[in-house]
Amino acid sequence: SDALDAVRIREDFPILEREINGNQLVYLDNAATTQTPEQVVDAICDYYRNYNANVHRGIHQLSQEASIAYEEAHDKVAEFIGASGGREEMVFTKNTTEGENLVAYAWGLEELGPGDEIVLTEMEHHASLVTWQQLGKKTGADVKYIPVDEQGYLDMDAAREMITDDTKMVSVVHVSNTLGTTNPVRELADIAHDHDSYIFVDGAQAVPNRPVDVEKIDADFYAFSGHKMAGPTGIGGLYGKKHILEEMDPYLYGGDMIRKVTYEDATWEDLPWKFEAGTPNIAQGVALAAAVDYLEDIGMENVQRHEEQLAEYAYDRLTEEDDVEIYGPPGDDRGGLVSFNVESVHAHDLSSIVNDHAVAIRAGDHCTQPLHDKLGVPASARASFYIYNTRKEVDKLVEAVDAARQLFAQ
Ligand SMILES: Cc1ncc(COP(=O)(O)O)c(CN[C@@H]2CONC2=O)c1O
Repeated sequence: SDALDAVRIREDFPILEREINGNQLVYLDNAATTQTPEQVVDAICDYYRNYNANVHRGIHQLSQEASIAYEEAHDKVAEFIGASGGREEMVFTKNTTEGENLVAYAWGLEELGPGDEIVLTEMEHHASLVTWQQLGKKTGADVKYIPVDEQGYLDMDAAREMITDDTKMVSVVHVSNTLGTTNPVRELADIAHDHDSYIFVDGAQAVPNRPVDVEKIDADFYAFSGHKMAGPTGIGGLYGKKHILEEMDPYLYGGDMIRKVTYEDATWEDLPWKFEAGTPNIAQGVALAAAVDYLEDIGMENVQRHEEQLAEYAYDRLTEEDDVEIYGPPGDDRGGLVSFNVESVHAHDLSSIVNDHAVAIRAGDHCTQPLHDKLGVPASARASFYIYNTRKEVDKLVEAVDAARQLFAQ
């Protein structure tokens, strides 16, 4: 695309040269996890080879180096998403799921009770939906779902009605991993704040794929995963407004998160360490900072434009046939993914046959089972794009889908 040079970028991802069933891999499952550039792999190896040590400022040189690298990674990631409080507003987690659970347990369990409301949307990923649904059961708080319309957009009139003075938490996905819908998160934050509710934004499909500024969104919490943004697995970020994180007690106890411990009680470390108990994923944290460097070098506006152009192209090509149903907004108003079904071909069969053609897509419910129930389909196939994908690869997808169609049409 004119946004970035995917062919040059591919040189940083040797894995994309792999052959599958005699054909070159076409990797289109980026919403599940992205591939990892050499620069990020090098950062992990560099840590283990040259300054592997436990963090939090041991006296010796290696620990100093590891501590500084790990701490500064927090600052870099915070800056990447516009958190002006730096590391104090950036808790490193395992993934988005842990971020949701951290807030549900460290804040929700303490603050919510009968009569309180948690407002979600019908398109939430299970990381948000199940977490807050179960928290409602534990605390007696009611859980409500903002409806999604035929085109995959949130019903904002319903949102304005459903968020009330009893609402204490609104948890909403920024970009849907099934529909590709971009939700009006700033508007939802304003509505939540008008009712003195917090808002938690699930940014797993946004931070990797577009510029994100948590302060412009005015999110109280914002979670994302490293493995979806060219980083390693086992690392993610939970942004929280400093004054909120300061008021919250931790929910995981142990080393590194304490300041003073006696047999009677304990006091807590400063932010963000209060929420990072035990030895963290140090190499992954340092590598996440390397992934941020890698993406910033490309430019997040360019990443977004490239992905959205590919998604629109895939939308247009797939709908050349009238037996394809695509879920979510029109091709020119969606994030970098397309979930679809081909009549008479079950999504699992489709993904298995396109795999025979070395095309990697996902089939299933994409951890949004209630949404699939609402769509009236047991599963969907999903192609999702990233910085190294090309229009030629979309053509390969379409050819493979057609092969599946031929096979089942007989
Ligand atoms: C919108 C959204 N929220 C939360 C998560 C959970 O992320 P972690 O697994 O890193 O905690 C995902 C992962 N996406 C899923 C994972 O595989 N396919 C998907 O679409 C997601 O897409």
